[in-house]
Amino acid sequence: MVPNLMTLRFANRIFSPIWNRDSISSVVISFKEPFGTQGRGGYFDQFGIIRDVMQNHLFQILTLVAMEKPPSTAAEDIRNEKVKVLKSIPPIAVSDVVLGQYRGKKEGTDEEKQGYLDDPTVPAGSCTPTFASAVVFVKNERWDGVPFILRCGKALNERKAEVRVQFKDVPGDIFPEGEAKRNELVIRVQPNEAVYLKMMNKKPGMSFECEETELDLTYGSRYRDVNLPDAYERLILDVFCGSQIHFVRSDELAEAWRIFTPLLHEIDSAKIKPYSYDYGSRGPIENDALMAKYNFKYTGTYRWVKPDSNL
Ligand SMILES: NC(=O)C1=CN([C@@H]2O[C@H](COP(=O)(O)OP(=O)(O)OC[C@H]3O[C@@H](n4cnc5c(N)ncnc54)[C@H](OP(=O)(O)O)[C@@H]3O)[C@@H](O)[C@H]2O)C=CC1
Ligand SMILES: O=C1O[C@H](COP(=O)(O)O)[C@@H](O)[C@H](O)[C@H]1O
Repeated sequence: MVPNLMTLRFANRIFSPIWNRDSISSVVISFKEPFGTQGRGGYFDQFGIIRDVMQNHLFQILTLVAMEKPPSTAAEDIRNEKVKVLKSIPPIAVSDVVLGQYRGKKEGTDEEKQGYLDDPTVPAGSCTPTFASAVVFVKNERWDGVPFILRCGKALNERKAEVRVQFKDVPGDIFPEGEAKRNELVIRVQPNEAVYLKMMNKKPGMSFECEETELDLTYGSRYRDVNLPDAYERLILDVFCGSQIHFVRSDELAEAWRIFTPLLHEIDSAKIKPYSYDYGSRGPIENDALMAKYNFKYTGTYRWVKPDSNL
């Protein structure tokens, strides 16, 4: 699904004119895991979630969402564009970051009762974050002012990796206030790959009421008998074929660390204490406030109606 970002963006005329600061309000890139450090807390504690997932996994997705169209699909052309995006990103400000650490859930399973600090391999009182959200800005003509909100964490409520592009409110809205909700394009990487675009539709019947619906490309329905390779299967195949398209180049790596290193040093030297969140929750509630501050509007009104597979 990650390479599909290129196809969605550059092989569809409908997206290119709106893929910019004029139409997009925020981009949220999430990577949520429903399990904790699973006995490898001692290793994890030296690094934390920003080094473990955000600086690499989430940044790879970010560059594909934000980069300009490469001259071709050749690996070097794509990697050149990815580096250009990174060069336009200033170091992340600590005030634009929320850190969390999971604690045991009192009424949970044996696994859920174990907080991060209960792992005997984790040093007592460790401040290492197991959850982080961070706001990144790409200071170029296309993206200036659009927040890219990166979120990742362990021991959360679900397994989910997705990109959520939230569009701006409709200007000159003619419908009753608040009825027309924002469009959102969701690219769900895992599990159950899907691309869906939340859109408003007239409620069937005599009224003019708006209703939230979606254009839905669920891979399981559209590609029923197709084997969808696992991400690692795909990477191993690239190794055999000598393709570097999905591998990070050294200048890309250097740029990514330029963006994260001052933040990581500040977190470490100031011993910033992460907020606690329950095992199996959505993470620290402070994250919702950060997202609301940076143009992500959650209304809680959208209801997905799973299509009837017999139709
Ligand atoms: N083809 C398919 O399979 C499709 C499936 N669906 C399903 O429908 C359900 C709803 O769709 P979804 O796109 O998540 O839309 P929602 O409007 O329910 O959620 C949108 C986003 O808001 C976040 N959120 C949830 N609670 C809060 C809160 N209290 N404050 C701030 N943010 C919040 C969610 O993520 P988080 O909790 O991670 O913060 C999510 O990123 C999902 O389970 C989805 O998988 C929908 C369309 C197509
Ligand atoms: O590199 C890592 O990735 C995994 C998650 O990747 P997945 O493809 O297995 O979902 C993460 O659990 C681990 O902490 C991290 O080191």
